[in-house]
Amino acid sequence: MGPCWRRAAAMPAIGRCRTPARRAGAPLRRRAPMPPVPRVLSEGDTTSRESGAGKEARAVPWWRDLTGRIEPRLRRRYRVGLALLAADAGLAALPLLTAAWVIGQLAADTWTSGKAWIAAAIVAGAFLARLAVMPVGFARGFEAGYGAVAELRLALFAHLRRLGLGALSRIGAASLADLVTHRFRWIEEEAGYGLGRQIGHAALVLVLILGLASVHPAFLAAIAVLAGAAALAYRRLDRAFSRLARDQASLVAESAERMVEYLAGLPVLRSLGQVGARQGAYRRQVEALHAFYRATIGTVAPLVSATRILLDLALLALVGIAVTLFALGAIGAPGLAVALVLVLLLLPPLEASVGEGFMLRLVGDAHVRAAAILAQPPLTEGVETPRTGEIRFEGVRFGYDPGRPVLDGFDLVLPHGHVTAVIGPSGAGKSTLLSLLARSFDVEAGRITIGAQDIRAVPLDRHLARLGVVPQDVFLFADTLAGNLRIAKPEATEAECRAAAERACCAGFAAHLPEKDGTRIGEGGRDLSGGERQRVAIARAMLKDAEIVLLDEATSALDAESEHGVGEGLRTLFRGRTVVMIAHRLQTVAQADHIVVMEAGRVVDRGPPAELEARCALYRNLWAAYHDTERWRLT
Ligand SMILES: Nc1ncnc2c1ncn2[C@@H]1O[C@H](COP(=O)(O)OP(=O)(O)OP(=O)(O)O)[C@@H](O)[C@H]1O
Repeated sequence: MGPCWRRAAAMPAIGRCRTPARRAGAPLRRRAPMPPVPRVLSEGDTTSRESGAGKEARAVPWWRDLTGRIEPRLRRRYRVGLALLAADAGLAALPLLTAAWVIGQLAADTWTSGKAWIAAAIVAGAFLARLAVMPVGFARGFEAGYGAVAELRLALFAHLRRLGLGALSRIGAASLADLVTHRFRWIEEEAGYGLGRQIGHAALVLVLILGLASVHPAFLAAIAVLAGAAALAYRRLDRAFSRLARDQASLVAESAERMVEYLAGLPVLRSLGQVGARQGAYRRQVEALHAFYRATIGTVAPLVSATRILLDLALLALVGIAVTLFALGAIGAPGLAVALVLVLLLLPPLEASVGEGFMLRLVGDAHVRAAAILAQPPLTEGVETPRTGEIRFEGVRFGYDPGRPVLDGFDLVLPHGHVTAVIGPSGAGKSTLLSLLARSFDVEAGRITIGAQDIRAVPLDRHLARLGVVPQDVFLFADTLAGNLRIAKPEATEAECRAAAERACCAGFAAHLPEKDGTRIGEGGRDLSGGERQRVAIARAMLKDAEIVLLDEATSALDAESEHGVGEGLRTLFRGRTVVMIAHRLQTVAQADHIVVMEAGRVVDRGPPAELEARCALYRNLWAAYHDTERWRLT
């Protein structure tokens, strides 16, 4: 078995992956499915291309899509590289073709010393030419493969930036990581080397067939029949193999998701003394993958062997035809000798070609996965210049799950330049309002406007640029404090960063870090407490100095002293801006001009605190519950 065969056989699974898992009583737990891949994408090697604000899926073979992505200069080099790799495969076979010629000459008794020199020159020439051709073809193939995949990665990341959170969560972090590391590596390798070799195998097979046809045209007819039968068998194998590639990719991605989830939740599990609890989900996933491999090995191995046997039988049939033609006197002894050698020479490139074909199928599948992500519709965006003014939710409908709207026919006005607090029981839809405003998701019906302009009418980047968001869960990058602040305003000076940090009361804890401001805080901000992370997020909003500020439980993790300190900074931040804040600690919302009371996706009441106190029962209940909680804490 050549290396490609081994690689192909190591990717088992002809047949359906779910059967063994079900039989083992372990149904596969799947993520919410990705929206269906457009038909053109799912049926083969296809891709999508950017076109203005949207994408359109087009049926483009993966190699053509990749070639289209690289710069023209590299594209030319790539084509030359592929041609050289193909030529190399031909050159490797030249000595063997020469041997066929020599045998023919010997059998015809026309062999001379002059011909011996010619044969020697051809063999030596092929060897020397390979020394020149192979390294260049190899280098250019890989150069283009890596270049094209680099472009694909960039396109993917640029596209992810423009997707809503719903689409992002359906893709899944671990499965994306599997795609861009593991599967893209196949593309990188095969786009250059594998494809070139495949072209070479095809060219060589063609030359050998033409050679056989020149011995006697009957070979051509026989090969046409055999090729038809082989194409049918290969089609079946290829379909099964492509199903395997898809199922295996899903299972690997799913088990990676479970592992990532387990790692992320480990602190919680430890705190609950339940470290072993969620292992079950991961174990089931691994068992499903194992069962999938076991069940498919039994199918793949015979199929791979059957393909080998079919090839051997086809070649045997050609040998039989050669002998029959000789017996019938249609060809002489030299013709028979040449035909037999040419038939034997057919085996290695055909065998290598089938194995390489499997790898190229996996590459095609990886490309289809990338194309499916690229085909996900991005958030709509227009080109209008953003306006300022009041924020309006007009007849908004939105839900995270189909058929379960969180907001339906929702109307709300948030006055320009004022602080509005949104309060309400858990699950009322408060955070959803902010998510929609920050365009993490798009509304299903209705619209959100700022200054009477639909927020979808302006470029996404420009819309986000006017928002300063302090989220509930603060994510910090593995960078210094200043580095983390500069994410909000890359051009900020040292002095501006320091001022924002001071106003958000970050200076105190920064002074205690091992290298002060220069300390790298861990990925996700794990070296900081919840309250410290919140202060960094507030400092970011201060540094960004945006015209609209959205705060979702922005001070929930701060102690009373820090909240008091940050409060002063927040009051400065709020001045003259449109602010929407969500807070469970009602004391925090006391500084708001207006309060919106929400329940179950509806606005129950709205107005200044004093008016709500007088007329809104839910508002009074929330206050009463809040006071109870405070008393309970003191007790
Ligand atoms: N990502 C999500 N996927 C599915 N459902 C969600 C998601 N986020 C929120 N929900 C659901 O939407 C509804 C509104 O949630 P939302 O977070 O907006 O409420 P909230 O008023 O902010 O609640 P809380 O005060 O507890 O944060 C809830 O029923 C919640 O379960």
